[in-house]
Amino acid sequence: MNVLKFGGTSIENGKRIRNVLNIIRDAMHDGPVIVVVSAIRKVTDLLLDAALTACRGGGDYKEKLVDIERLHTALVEDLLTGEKAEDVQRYLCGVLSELGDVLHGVSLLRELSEKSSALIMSFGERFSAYIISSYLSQEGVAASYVDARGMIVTDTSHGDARVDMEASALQIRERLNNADSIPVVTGYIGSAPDGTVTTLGRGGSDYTATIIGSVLGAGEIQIWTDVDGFFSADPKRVRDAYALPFISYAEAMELSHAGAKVLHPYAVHPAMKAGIPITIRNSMNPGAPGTRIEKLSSEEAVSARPVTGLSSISDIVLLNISGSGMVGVPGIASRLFSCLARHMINIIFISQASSEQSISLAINALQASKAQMALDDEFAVELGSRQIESLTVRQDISMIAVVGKSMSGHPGVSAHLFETLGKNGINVIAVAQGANEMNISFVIDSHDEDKALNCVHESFFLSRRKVHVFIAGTGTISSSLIGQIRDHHETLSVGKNLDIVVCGMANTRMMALNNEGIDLNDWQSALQPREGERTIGDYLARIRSRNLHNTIFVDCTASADVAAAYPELLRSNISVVTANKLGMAGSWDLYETINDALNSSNAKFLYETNVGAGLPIINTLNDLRNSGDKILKIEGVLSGTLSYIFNELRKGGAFSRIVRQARDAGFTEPDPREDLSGADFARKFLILGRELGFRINYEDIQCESLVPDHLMGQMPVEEFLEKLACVDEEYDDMNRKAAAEGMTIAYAGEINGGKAKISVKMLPLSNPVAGLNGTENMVVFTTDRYFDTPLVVKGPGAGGEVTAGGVFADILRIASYLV
Ligand SMILES: NC(=O)C1=CN([C@@H]2O[C@H](COP(=O)(O)OP(=O)(O)OC[C@H]3O[C@@H](n4cnc5c(N)ncnc54)[C@H](O)[C@@H]3O)[C@@H](O)[C@H]2O)C=CC1
Ligand SMILES: N[C@@H](CC=O)C(=O)O
Ligand code: NA
Repeated sequence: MNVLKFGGTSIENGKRIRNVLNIIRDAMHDGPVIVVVSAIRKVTDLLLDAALTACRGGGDYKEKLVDIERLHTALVEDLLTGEKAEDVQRYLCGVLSELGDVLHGVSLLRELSEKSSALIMSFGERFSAYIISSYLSQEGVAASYVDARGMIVTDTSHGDARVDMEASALQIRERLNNADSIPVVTGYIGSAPDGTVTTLGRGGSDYTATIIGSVLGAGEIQIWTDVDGFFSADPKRVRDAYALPFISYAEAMELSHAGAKVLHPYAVHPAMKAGIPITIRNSMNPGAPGTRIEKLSSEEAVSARPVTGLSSISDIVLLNISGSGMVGVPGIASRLFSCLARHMINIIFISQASSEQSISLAINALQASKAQMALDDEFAVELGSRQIESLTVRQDISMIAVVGKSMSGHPGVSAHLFETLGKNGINVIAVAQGANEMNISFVIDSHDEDKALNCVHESFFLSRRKVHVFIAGTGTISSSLIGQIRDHHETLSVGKNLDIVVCGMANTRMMALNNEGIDLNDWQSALQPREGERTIGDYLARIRSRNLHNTIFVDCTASADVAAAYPELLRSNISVVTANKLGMAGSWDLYETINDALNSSNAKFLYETNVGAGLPIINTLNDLRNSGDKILKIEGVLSGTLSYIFNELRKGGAFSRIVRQARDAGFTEPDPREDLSGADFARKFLILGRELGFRINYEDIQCESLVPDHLMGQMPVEEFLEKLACVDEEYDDMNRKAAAEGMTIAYAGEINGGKAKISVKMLPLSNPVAGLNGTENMVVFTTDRYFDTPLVVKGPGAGGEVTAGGVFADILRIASYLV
């Protein structure tokens, strides 16, 4: 025999009830069937609403009553014909008038006790079970209506009653053993020994099903619902959550107690005691295997991942009672718990540190003020004498439970959990782990709940690890970067289980945002004109409000405003990768603020492409310094544009035309005067000088400008490039003269003892700089270890692809730290 329980959504309308008939027919092939049903979807809420409306007095509740009547009558009309239809209509009529009488009574008294509330709520299951049993019979499946008030015996806590298993078992056996038709039982309801109606708490029909199944020794208890099974996390919050094929009773119990709404928390216990498997099935997708909840062999448990699933409870508050006077005083905890129990306040979470100075408890937010008042009263004396210093309630709190049978005896699980939360800047307020080691619960601000669920879900390999990338700038470097991420996405996904999700892009006019990822094959069309403020502040506010885990901001602009936002980003625990030099080469103040923010945050900040584009220059310098080498001198060429110009001049050609070529190829800064004036090169030296530990500013770098004075200023780039032809002859002469002397001209510089100088130089052709090609940069490190033969890093130092490659590598470095 199997018990099949159908939830409210599975019987929501005629079509779904016909579908239920098919499921029942199929199940009948495997032996006798007992059906348990919830109320039709929305009916319980309507009943509650009617009760509350009635309690305010007057006749407004009658409208709700009409809604309830309509909803059921429509079902009868859809499903039943002839005598059956008439019979059910008669039943409905009678029972609805009984319900009307009760509501009338409530409205007269303006009083809604738990007892009358339970009675009112019981009508939902009575309607649905009656309609469904009649429909089954009409379709040739012999069925009979069974009112559980005659079977499930409970105590007198009417709204959330405890079941008397022994008394109920007797009744269940008597009523259901050897039934010659399929019993269709009302879920959720029972009755107290005095005959009053009780309910088993919201979602209690699951419990009815497992009680009946366990008493009668069912082969299986099937919970038919509207999802594919017990998920690894709430799929509404964690998009990648999936239906677990099987979990142990204990895990299901922990997860449903901690908020997983798929199964009533009490429902597992009877099945577990009787050793009967519970399966969670989707009535809308009966082909899906669902989740099997059963006793797992220790082998299965060991081979499984340490974490099976997560769940969370949002609407809670944290009560904290603390005081040095509590230390070593027996009885405080006992009084605390007894007081809450007396006031029927359920404790969801408990944590006390061994110093005994404070106890934290999480309870339902609705009970917060009741708890506060009760405890203020209970501990009035201790509060007065300051033995207890404070009794506080912290609002807007969520509890997350990380559950897994295999966590027990598996070291490192909690370390990994808290590391993941820490890297994402999620503050853990309190923690509890029971000695069964299969549930670690922690309390955080509600604001971080989704973020925590998602990063923890990924970090325990329950889904692919994601990094959320927001890009500023959509020019040369960004375009190459987006192409590289798109082309390499699959390899990273398969090879490294890493999903780089580009969730945002913005330039000064357009913006695209999508938490699930912008389509990188067509990102240009995703960009929409920016609404509201077109500032970096607005973009950042949108990024922050998304509060996604593993977020990296990528700056591919040349904007000082964007660079000025790094400290704020880092403080919000958002990592930054930047190709923009205006942060690390900005004012000393900004430089220090960035470093301070970095030190106080768990976020990362990488800027390798600030110097020599993708070439490993900053990393090399830091490796040398961190490993104890002393850097004596840095020389070389650090402008891709200027390198390109002089390398091309050597071959012959007009200066201004070559500058234009460099710009068209994407080597120059957005404004090529930044390159020609030496400013861009100077910034790179400034960054290297600061990396070396010198407190220097831009003004400290001596640098020769190649821009004629009269062409500096606000002139548009195009006009500047046209007017630049005025220097063509001068460079042509200079170049010819140098060649005649077996020399070449180049733009190079050196940093020596905190002093940096960059200028046009005449160099012999034998000088390595004379051998550079294209945009090649060259950096020569003379150090204690690399003294006789200096260390040289050389290669293309500008251009979309190489720079984007460097930015991408920095993103991946941060990703490997984060995930
Ligand atoms: N081109 C190269 O070879 C290299 C460039 N870089 C750096 O990369 C950065 C970008 O260079 P490119 O892509 O060549 O420049 P680009 O001019 O092609 O692109 C700059 C982008 O930034 C956007 N932008 C400017 N201000 C903004 C703001 N406040 N908010 C949002 N977007 C803004 C622009 O609309 C444009 O889309 C620069 O800082 C440059 O120094 C670094 C290494 C090499
Ligand atoms: N415009 C820069 C690009 C790299 O930083 C250069 O020419 O070097
Ligand atoms: Na670099």
